[in-house]
Amino acid sequence: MRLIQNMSTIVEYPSSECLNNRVIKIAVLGGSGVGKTALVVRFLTKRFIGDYERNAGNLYSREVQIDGEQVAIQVQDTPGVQVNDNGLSSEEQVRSSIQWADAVVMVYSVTDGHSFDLISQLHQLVSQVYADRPAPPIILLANKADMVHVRRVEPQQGPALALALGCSFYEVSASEDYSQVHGAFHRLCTELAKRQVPFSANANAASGSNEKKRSPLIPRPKSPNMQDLKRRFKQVLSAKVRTVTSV
Ligand SMILES: Nc1nc2c(ncn2[C@@H]2O[C@H](COP(=O)(O)OP(=O)(O)OP(=O)(O)O)[C@@H](O)[C@H]2O)c(=O)[nH]1
Repeated sequence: MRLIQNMSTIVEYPSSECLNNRVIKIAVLGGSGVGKTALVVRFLTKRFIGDYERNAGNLYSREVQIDGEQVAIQVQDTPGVQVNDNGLSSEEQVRSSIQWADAVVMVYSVTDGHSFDLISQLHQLVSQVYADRPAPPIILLANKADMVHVRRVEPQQGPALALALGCSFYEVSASEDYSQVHGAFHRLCTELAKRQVPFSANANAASGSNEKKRSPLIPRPKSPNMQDLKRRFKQVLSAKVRTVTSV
């Protein structure tokens, strides 16, 4: 879902000064209405804002502190997936987000059995995308833990599925508990920050691309040529002086 509030007020784009300019990229996948946007916004801003529009795929950027260092992270909030006659809705968009990401967060709602069933299919999609190279770290989040009265997925089902899929599991509530949400994302970021070679570099290698492996470093913008600027400034000044003296 897209945040109704103007995102520019809460999203901070990373400066070029953080953790050797390394950017950690996380894709968040799951069924519709499971709380993907709420979780991402909660993690990035500490705030829970209950009112969202449907998400068509927003990218959120921010710097976070990992082990005392500034790390730039980008989180791709993918559209809510549904199963239809042709397979999964928005499959191509979700697939390219998985391809882009260094890590994947899969989300279901404990109030929605269908969103839980969807997780295995989403995991299959990740496995397909990473069929010929190491898969990125994946965590499974069971959201809306506060809604005990309408719970449809039993507490033991989530950990069992995570074990079967080989990923970490966290039961969280975006609305009630910031520390759980922060803990889950933060641990994932810590793991990623420790890695020397980003998965995006693996992606280039696996695609057989001759292109040089993508560096984890983002090139700094070139500073303007000061000599050239000074020369042009002098030219303008001397033209002005000529104009004044000729009046
Ligand atoms: N009670 C409760 N409500 C939540 C929680 N997380 C999200 N919600 C609510 O669930 C609804 C859907 O949340 P979103 O974050 O928009 O879900 P989404 O997965 O991004 O939805 P799509 O854009 O349709 O894919 C909103 O009304 C949220 O306020 C939670 O932990 N507890």
